[in-house]
Amino acid sequence: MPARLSPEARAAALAALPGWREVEGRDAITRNLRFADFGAAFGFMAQVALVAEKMDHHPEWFNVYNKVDITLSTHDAHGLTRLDVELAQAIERIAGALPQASSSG
Ligand SMILES: C[C@H](O)[C@H](O)[C@H]1CNC2=NC(N)=NC(=O)C2=N1
Repeated sequence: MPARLSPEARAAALAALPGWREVEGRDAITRNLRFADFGAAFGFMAQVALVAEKMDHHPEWFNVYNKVDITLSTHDAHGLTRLDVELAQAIERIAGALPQASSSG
């Protein structure tokens, strides 16, 4: 299991991940996404699920219709590790390929 990120590594990672922010009171990062409709949201989730399974690193997420709220943290390390950054980067690649994906605050 990778080590938790240092404050410097965490700041650098977040600076390179616009739209992601730290969760208050927890060592985790989060992003809220909005899609055109449920089909687009679920298609996005299916693509992320394949990457997550390959990485053996899984998101915490919540979906209602076209909204997907994602939180990333490494449970085994009780905090943020490079795996969360790598999964967030993969999520950005997948969402970026969907023209209707946008931040929903
Ligand atoms: C046994 C299995 O490798 C572990 O439980 C993996 C699965 N997916 C995981 N996902 C996340 N987010 N954190 C983990 O610590 C984690 N551990």
